[in-house]
Amino acid sequence: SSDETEDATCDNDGTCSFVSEPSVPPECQLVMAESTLPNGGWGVFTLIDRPERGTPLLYGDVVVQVTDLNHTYAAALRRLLDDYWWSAEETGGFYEGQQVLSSIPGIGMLANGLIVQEHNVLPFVPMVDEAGLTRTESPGAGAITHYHNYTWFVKKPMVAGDEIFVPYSPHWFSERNARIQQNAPASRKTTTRRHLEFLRQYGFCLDNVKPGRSVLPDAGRGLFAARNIRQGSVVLPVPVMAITDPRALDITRVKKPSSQVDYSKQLLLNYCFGHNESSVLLYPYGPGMHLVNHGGGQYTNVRLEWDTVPNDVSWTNLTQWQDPQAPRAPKFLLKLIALRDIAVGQEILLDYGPDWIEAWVRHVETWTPSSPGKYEEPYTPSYVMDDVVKVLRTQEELQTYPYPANIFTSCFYRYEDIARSTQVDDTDPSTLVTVQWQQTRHTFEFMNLRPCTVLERNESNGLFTVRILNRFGLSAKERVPSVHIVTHVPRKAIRFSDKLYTTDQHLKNAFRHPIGLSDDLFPDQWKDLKVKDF
Ligand SMILES: C[S@@+](CC[C@H](N)C(=O)[O-])C[C@H]1O[C@@H](n2cnc3c(N)ncnc32)[C@H](O)[C@@H]1O
Repeated sequence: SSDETEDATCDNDGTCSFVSEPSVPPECQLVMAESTLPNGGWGVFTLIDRPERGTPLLYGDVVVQVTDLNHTYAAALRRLLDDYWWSAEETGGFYEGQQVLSSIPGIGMLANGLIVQEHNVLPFVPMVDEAGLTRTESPGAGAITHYHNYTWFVKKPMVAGDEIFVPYSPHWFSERNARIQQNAPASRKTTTRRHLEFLRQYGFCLDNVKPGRSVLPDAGRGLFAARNIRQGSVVLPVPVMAITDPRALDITRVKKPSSQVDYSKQLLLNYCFGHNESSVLLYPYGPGMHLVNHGGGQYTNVRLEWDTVPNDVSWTNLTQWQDPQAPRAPKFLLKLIALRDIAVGQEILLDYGPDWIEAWVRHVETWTPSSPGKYEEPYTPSYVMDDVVKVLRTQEELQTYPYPANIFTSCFYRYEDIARSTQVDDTDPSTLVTVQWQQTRHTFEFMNLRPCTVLERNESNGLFTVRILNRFGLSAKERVPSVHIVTHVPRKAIRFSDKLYTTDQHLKNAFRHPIGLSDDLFPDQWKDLKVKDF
C-alpha cells in the first residue's frame, strides 16, 4: 500500500517526494493526521517507538462533566453524543448529578477507538482539584473543570508511525461501535501505520505545549510552550465540532418540593467558541486548546486561523453536521498560530474577543462568594478532606462531630465479585449480610466507588467495617439488594465524595461565556442572529 495525496507520494520503503517543507518540528513525538480507518476522520500517531507499557502517551486531558442534558435540544449535540461521550463511570464524574456524561476533549475525542483488545492505550483516573480558585475568594470558581490530567498510557508496545487507538468500552454508543467495526480493515497490522515522512509532512504536532497553572489571576490552569515555538508556526491543530443550538447547553432543574426551576448553563460552554450574531457554537477537540486562556493586548501570543477557508457549500448546511451517518469530512480545522517567537515555558494566550472580555469584567465586578443549594458553609471539597482527615469517623462519632455538610464517604467495592465467590443469599431486602472486603483486579476503578458509612474502626489493624449503599448510575449487578456489611476495609478503599450538585461547577454565580471567534473567522453563513438591513 502507499499513502498518496495531491502533492506527495510515499512508497512502501518510506521514501516520499514532497513539494513543501515539513511543518512538524523534528523533536515532535505525537501528531494528528488523517486516520487509517476509512471514514475515521482525524487520528493520532506516534512518531517514536514506544516499547514500554505504562509510559504516558502525552500530557493528560481535561474532562468536562455534563450533567442532566437538556433532552429537548439534545439533537444539536447529536454528533458529539453519538461519537464522543464517555461514561462518567469511567471518569468518576457520577456524583456531579443524577445523569452525567463526560467529555474528554483531548486524546479521548481525537483518537479513534477499536473494538476487542485492539486498543494500544488505556486511560487512568483524572486528578480532581479547583486549581487554586476557591469559592470564597475567586470569581473564577466554578468556571473551570476540576477534572484534569486524565492521562493515556501505552498498553501495547508501538513502533513509530503507529496510529493510537483508545479502548472500545461497553459505554460507548452502539452506533459508533457498529460503524468502527464496519470500517476496521481486515488486517490492521499493516494498515494502521503511516509513513513517518507522510506524518511529518501532513501531520500537526501535538506536543509543542503542555499544561500548567496559569500565570493569570482567577484563570485556573493554562497551556504552556513545551519547546521554543517560532513566529508564524502552528502551535496546535484545533479541530472543531458544531453544536447547532446553544440551548442544548441550558440546564433546567425543578427543585423539590418547591417546584422552583433552577436555570443555569453547562460548564462546557466555557470551552466552546461562539459569535454574538450566531447560534452556532464550535466545540474544539484534540489536546491542548481547552487550556488556552485569554491574554489580551500585549499578552496575546497566538491567533486562530482556518486550515481551509470556509467558503464551501458544505459549510452552510448545519443540519448535516449532526448526521451521524455523514462522513467525518469536511474537517472543520482551526490552527493556533504563533504571533511571535514563544519561548519554552511561556503561557500560550489567545484574545477571546470583546464580548468575552465585557462579560468577564462585568462578572468580576458583580461577583460575591456563595455556595450552592442548601449546603451553606463550612464547605470543604472532598479532595481536601482526603488530604487532611487522618482518622475516619464512625456513624456514631459523626452524631457529635460531623463532617462538612457537602461531604459523604464512599468505598471501592465490587459486589459482583463478592456475590459470585461467597454465594450469599441476600434476595430478601431485610436480610443482613456480612462479607469480608477483598481486592480484585478492578476494585480501584471509579465505577466501583459507591456510598458507604463507616460503622466501626478497628484500632489494632487499622481496618474498617462499613455498610455499602447504592448510587445513581450503578449497574444492576452492582446494586446491593439487602443490608450489606463489609468488614476488613482498608483506609485506601474509603474516599470522601461531594454530594450531588454541590461542587463548584454548580455554583449559581459561576461565570459562563463562550470564547469569541473573531468576525473574520466566523463564516457569514452561520450568522443567523445577525440583524439584517432591509
Ligand atoms: C477554555 S477555558 C481555559 C482553561 C481554564 N483556565 C481551565 O483551567 O480549565 C476558559 C475559561 O478559563 C478562564 N479564563 C480564561 N482566560 C482568563 C483570564 N484572562 N482571566 C480569568 N479567567 C480566565 C475563564 O473561566 C474561562 O471561562
